[in-house]
Amino acid sequence: MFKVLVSDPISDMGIQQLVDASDVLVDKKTGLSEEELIAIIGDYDAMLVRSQTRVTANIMGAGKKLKVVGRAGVGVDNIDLEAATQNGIIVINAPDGNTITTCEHTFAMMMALARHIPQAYKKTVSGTWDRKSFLGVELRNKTLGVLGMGRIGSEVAKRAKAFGMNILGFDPFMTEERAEKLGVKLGSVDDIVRNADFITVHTPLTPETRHMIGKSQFDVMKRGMRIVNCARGGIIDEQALVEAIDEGIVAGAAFDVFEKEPPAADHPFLGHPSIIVTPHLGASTVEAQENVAIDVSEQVLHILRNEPFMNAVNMPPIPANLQSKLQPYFELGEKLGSFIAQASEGAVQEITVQYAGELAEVDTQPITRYIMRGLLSHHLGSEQVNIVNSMHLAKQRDINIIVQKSHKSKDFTNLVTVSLRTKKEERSVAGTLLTGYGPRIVQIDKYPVDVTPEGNLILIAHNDKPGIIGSVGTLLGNNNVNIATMQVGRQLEGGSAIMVLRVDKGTPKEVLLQLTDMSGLNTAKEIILP
Ligand SMILES: NC(=O)C1=CN([C@@H]2O[C@H](COP(=O)(O)OP(=O)(O)OC[C@H]3O[C@@H](n4cnc5c(N)ncnc54)[C@H](O)[C@@H]3O)[C@@H](O)[C@H]2O)C=CC1
Ligand SMILES: O=C(O)C(=O)COP(=O)(O)O
Repeated sequence: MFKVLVSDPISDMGIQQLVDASDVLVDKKTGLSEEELIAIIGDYDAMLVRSQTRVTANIMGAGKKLKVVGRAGVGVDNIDLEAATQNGIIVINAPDGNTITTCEHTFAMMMALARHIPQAYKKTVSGTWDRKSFLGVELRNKTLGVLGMGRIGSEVAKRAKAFGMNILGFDPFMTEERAEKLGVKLGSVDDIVRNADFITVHTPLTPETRHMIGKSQFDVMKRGMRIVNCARGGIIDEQALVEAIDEGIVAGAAFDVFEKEPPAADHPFLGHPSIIVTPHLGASTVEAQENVAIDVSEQVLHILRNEPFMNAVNMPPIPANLQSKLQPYFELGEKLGSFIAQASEGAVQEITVQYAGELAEVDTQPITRYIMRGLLSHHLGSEQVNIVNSMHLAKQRDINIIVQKSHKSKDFTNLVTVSLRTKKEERSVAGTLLTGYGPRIVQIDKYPVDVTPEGNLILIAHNDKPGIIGSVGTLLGNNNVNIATMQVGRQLEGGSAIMVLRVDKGTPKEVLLQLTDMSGLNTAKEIILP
């Protein structure tokens, strides 16, 4: 039974599929401190959060069973991604479910700002009928600067068009073609800052975007401009903004997010006549909350059940159209990695993965992650290594990973070759998928073979001479080790050769030693594959 902890208020309807799943137990415990979470997280396989819970390195470290942290929303700045990767915990988010809702909130804020709605409301309900103090401005014909033209920024731009605004956008990933389609003129941050009547920011908070609007930007802005932040506190320098308002540069600001949430009671925005605020409500609609909770619950279920999943934040995504093509190679890759780790001796220094054939045309990084998982699991234990941290663990250990691709594959549609260099030796294993038969090892070092990579194998290096196969069979038989299949590979008659035996159960160490002592036999290694 998988245990899932929901530690922030998340839509009940959205997590219903988790509650209904017969293999999942859901616990809702919101508002816990870091210490309280550390005390209980060891029981859980998954954790669902919004932006309140700070998922720290200490929580991840204590989450011995934790496989996934699911963020029911977009921003993952409350989750220590580095620690997640180190601990092999997958972090996923729900990137699409709250786009429209947050875009609409941005628009609500922009209009409220243009027409002083919160201030006018406050005065009216307090009994003062004041029609003079709240002269607003139209949006029509104004220039809206959009910093960050991703999902939300693009939707804001579309709606701003309908209001007759001219849009000036900046995003490092926005192409001219897409900008043209959206009716957006592309400009630099400086163009936007100098020319916009309204600015709205829709980037994540990164070292690059932190205070991307600060004193030097405010100093060159149009007098009377207005600014909105429904993305992340800290993109706009709060202190510099208050000064720019006081100097008469900025006419008003609308903020949904703060550098520190909740803001201190004496935060200069609170009660400022020209600044309107909401308490991080951008994603707070019934629809968005259901959407993000449904999306994240679905992916968490996939992860817990070891099924293909989407929206991982701490590993590169697998495009949907490639998932089914790559999927069968994950098992093959893991087996090849495990095989070569067990076959070789000495500390691993370098791994070369060669993808030949059709695979050369696609992004094979996910397969490499599985190869590394198989390879490192042998030394570090399968509990420690997974596809999230396998590359990271290799890097930590200074293992050099070289990936090579070739469109040509002589005998197979696709061939994956894993070569490993240790302090002592260089070994390689190659595998393919045979239609209707599944994974096959087709080459070990320089010897062609045909081995189904599963179960208990014995890999023997020997000299090709009469009688050796019989002697191996007799010795194993005498020790009650039953041979299921046998493969022999050699390059030249009478030269060096290998033998791969599949046996019905584990081979005792002393039997392996006796094999190694046989004349004409060089090494005998047990290899166990899942
Ligand atoms: N207030 C709220 O409740 C909510 C806030 N958000 C926040 O809104 C922001 C945007 O979300 P989405 O549009 O879904 O994300 P997104 O990932 O689709 O878009 C972000 C865009 O920012 C761009 N960007 C990154 N660095 C930049 C830079 N230096 N200058 C200009 N552009 C840059 C990226 O290229 C990307 O296109 C995020 O910070 C997210 O956390 C999202 C949902 C709700
Ligand atoms: O999705 C996001 O990035 C948000 O900021 C929404 O945060 P929330 O889930 O409302 O705490």
